Amino acid sequence: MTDATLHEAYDSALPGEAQFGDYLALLKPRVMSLVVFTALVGLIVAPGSMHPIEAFASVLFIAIGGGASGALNMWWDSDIDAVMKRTQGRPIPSGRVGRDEALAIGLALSGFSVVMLGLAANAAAAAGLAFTIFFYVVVYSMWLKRSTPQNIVIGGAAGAFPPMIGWIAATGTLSIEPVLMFLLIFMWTPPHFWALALFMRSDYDDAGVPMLTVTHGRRKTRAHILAYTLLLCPVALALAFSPVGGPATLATAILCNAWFVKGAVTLWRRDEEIAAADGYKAEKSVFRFSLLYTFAHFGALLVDAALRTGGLI
Ligand code: HEM
Ligand SMILES: CC(C)=CCC/C(C)=C/CC/C(C)=C/COP(=O)(O)OP(=O)(O)O
Repeated sequence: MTDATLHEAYDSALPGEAQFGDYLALLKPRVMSLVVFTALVGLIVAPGSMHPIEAFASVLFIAIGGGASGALNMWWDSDIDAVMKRTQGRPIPSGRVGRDEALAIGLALSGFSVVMLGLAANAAAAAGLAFTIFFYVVVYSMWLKRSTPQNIVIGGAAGAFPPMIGWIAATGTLSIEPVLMFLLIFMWTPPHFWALALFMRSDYDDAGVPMLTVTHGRRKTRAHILAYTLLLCPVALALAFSPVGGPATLATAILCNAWFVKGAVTLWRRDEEIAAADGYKAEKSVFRFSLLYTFAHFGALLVDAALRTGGLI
């Protein structure tokens, strides 16, 4: 790279010069990809048929609502994000997007997505989306995150609502299947997040966020991961035997839960010094696997829905 291009690259990252990518990053697109996928699956596997354009629009507005909640979370948490290494490069702490701008974008997209989902699907789905945005921003980000180590257990419910919103968008109502999908994500969120917190503790320490690793230590966190992972098994099996389940979901539940429990037991038995010495390899692998776990279960629900449509089960 020449001096001139180096200079250009540096200039483009100067505070105050927001680019399209910064506005996109404000919507937390990577995390929201799984949120949107679970909403899509909730909508597709629900009984009845929705017009494809209405279905596409519904998922799009749920995605925009999820992104809006991400922007509002970044607006509120910009002080914490500025302290933690993992989040220092985000659009607000890096100075490329202003707090007021993020707030305006978050509020505008929230209002837009809720109204449009109401028009594309129904009022109940719109109410569900509004409640989910409220839960993530107000209940989790503003209230629980800074006040209790149970923050992600209770607050994590926000991330579990989207398949229910998808289901309501398609049917206008709720039943046991979307509740099981909710429970799967709800019980999954603690091991997903605490595995990551085990190798990022100092970050939350610095920011004064009372994550379980900070308040109760790693040993307790490891035990909590194992407990939630064990509780996940019956939920995954119940989903597999529910009307939306089938052979693909059952096979996924057996394989993924066996793997997840094995990983959680390994983390639980791990000596802290050994874990630190090997760079938290097992913790990182459980965190990565957690992402596959949820994608795989919801993917399997789609496969079973296709098998049912094809008359194969
Ligand atoms: C309050 C609960 C949760 C917390 C505290 C949490 C926290 C995190 C953190 C800190 C990361 C790592 C890096 C990052 O992208 O910033 C992450 C990654 C991720 N999370 Fe979560 N998470 C939670 C719930 C969820 C839920 C409900 C979903 C989806 C259903 C989800 C999906 C993902 C995905 C897909 C990634 C990978 C992102 C990437 O590849 O960069 N998370 N989570
Ligand atoms: C449809 C809709 C409104 C969906 C919302 C889905 C939702 C609540 C996802 C939450 C997942 C998430 C990004 C947690 C991060 O916690 P954090 O914000 O504490 O993580 P950070 O430290 O990376 O900022």
